[in-house]
Amino acid sequence: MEILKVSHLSKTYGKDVMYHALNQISISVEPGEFVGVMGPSGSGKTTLLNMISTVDQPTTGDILIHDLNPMDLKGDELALFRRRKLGFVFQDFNLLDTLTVGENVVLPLTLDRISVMEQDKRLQNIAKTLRIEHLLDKRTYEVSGGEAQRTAIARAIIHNPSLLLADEPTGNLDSKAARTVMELFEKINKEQQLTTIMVTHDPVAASYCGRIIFIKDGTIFNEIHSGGSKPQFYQQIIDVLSLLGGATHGF
Ligand SMILES: Nc1ncnc2c1ncn2[C@@H]1O[C@H](COP(=O)(O)OP(=O)(O)OP(=O)(O)O)[C@@H](O)[C@H]1O
Repeated sequence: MEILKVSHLSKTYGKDVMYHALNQISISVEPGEFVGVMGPSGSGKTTLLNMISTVDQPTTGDILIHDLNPMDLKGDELALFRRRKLGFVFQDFNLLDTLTVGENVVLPLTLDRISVMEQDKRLQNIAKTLRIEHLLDKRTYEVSGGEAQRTAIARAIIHNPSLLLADEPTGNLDSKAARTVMELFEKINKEQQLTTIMVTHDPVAASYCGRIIFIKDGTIFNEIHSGGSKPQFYQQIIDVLSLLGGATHGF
């Protein structure tokens, strides 16, 4: 039974001058999958993620998460659904710099009025997983990019979401920090069976996924599955990217 079902999804921006960003996209994601979304700049990746994350509305087509169409929810219900069922990781971390690392991580629990004792218990656990135990009292501007992204991942999963959505999570990181972050995404996906969907331009980051969906001009161009070997999957990804046009140029 799929956790996410996207059916014939289309998105058109604009009124007078219309731009078809997505055209009849259908995708199914099973619980526990780690799915990458790749494609040239402007192909519609972020648009797709914004529809799945309920930030924006499809023009036509449906999205079901756990058999529920979030667009059927109203106001507060939708906000609660987003806060409790989804986790988000962004390229630029989106941490609050007035708070400490630890305060950032527990923010979703604070908003849900979880007891301080429970917050602290979950914080210690998650900090260990993300290797940020030593940073909890620091301000976000006192930590490196990789540490900031690990903090953002901790915040995105501390409330045990059903679906983790990441948009270019390694985009602002050097290659070493990017690898550490991807190893942690992989570990969390495997150990907690947390279904993860990640948009990325980076073939190395993508090689950590189990499946990659390639988008071109708002439609699905190709889909590949990992056989388990990262170097082989990386090569497969490079091959599809070169078919998409321009190899790494524009990615
Ligand atoms: N709010 C908007 N209004 C009008 N057009 C938009 C809007 N948002 C995106 N677009 C257009 O839709 C297309 C798809 O954009 P999208 O951001 O989804 O692409 P992307 O694949 O994520 O690109 P990138 O890799 O550069 O981030 C682009 O041509 C973009 O200009």
